[in-house]
Amino acid sequence: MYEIRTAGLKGLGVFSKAFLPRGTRIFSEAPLLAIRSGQTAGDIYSASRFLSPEDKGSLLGLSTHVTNELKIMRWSQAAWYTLTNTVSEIFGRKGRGVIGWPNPKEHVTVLNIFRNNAFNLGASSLFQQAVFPRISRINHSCVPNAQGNFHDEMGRFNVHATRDIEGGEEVTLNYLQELGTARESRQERLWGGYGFACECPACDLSLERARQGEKRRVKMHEELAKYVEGMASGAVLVLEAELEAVQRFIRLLEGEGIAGRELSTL
Ligand SMILES: C[S@@+](CC[C@H](N)C(=O)[O-])C[C@H]1O[C@@H](n2cnc3c(N)ncnc32)[C@H](O)[C@@H]1O
Repeated sequence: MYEIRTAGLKGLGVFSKAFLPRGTRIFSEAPLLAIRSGQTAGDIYSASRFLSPEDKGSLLGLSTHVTNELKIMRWSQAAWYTLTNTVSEIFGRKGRGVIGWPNPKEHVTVLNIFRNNAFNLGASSLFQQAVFPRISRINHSCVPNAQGNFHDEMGRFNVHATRDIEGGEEVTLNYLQELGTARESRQERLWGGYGFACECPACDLSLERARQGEKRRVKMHEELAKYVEGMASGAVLVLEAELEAVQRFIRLLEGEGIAGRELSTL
């Protein structure tokens, strides 16, 4: 159904091998490594120490891209973890030899990989964030053609095509929490969180489609802001105005070819 191969400057990516009609379930994978809400960087490394050699190999094979600031922060997290855990292991609270001593270099690598590849699974999911062996190869687009949903009962992340995908087309997901925000804010968050400058069809301003889409997004956000400000200042809620705002948002997403959870919620 798909293959994982090079996607130019993006590194590896997932490409369809044949036409995939909208609604096709492309992936269904259990997490390789996951954290629940409230867990910390130390928990990510702790969990990785219990992985089987095969899963550890899979994890360490995922991509990593990191800025200097993040590197320094992660080295200090790893140093603190090593210090505290080595002391507790020496005093026998944890079985030495079962998982080996903490290794700060590997700790930093695991954190870099986790942060670069983890997907947010949503506030109501069993897990807050998780990395997957193959789904973590899917690159970002601000106008994605697929969407992932974590199914708590299955314990799996299912990725479905949200529109028809042509054979040879790259499968993409939205890494951001919302859709439809302005380019500048999307770029800022993708750069800050993942360290890349997005050049998807909605971000590449050399394309007429991107310029037009951006104009519509900015206009819609100005109108939404006005509407929300009005509500905050105690203006009487005008249901027609609210309906109109929601319909505009729906038209914007549909115009961009975006479908999925957000659209159905609207
Ligand atoms: C979850 S991984 C995706 C798979 C990755 N390309 C690989 O080689 O394994 C996330 C990383 O892929 C790259 N990436 C994803 N989407 C991208 C995009 N639209 N433009 C540039 N790089 C992107 C960035 O380096 C990002 O940190």
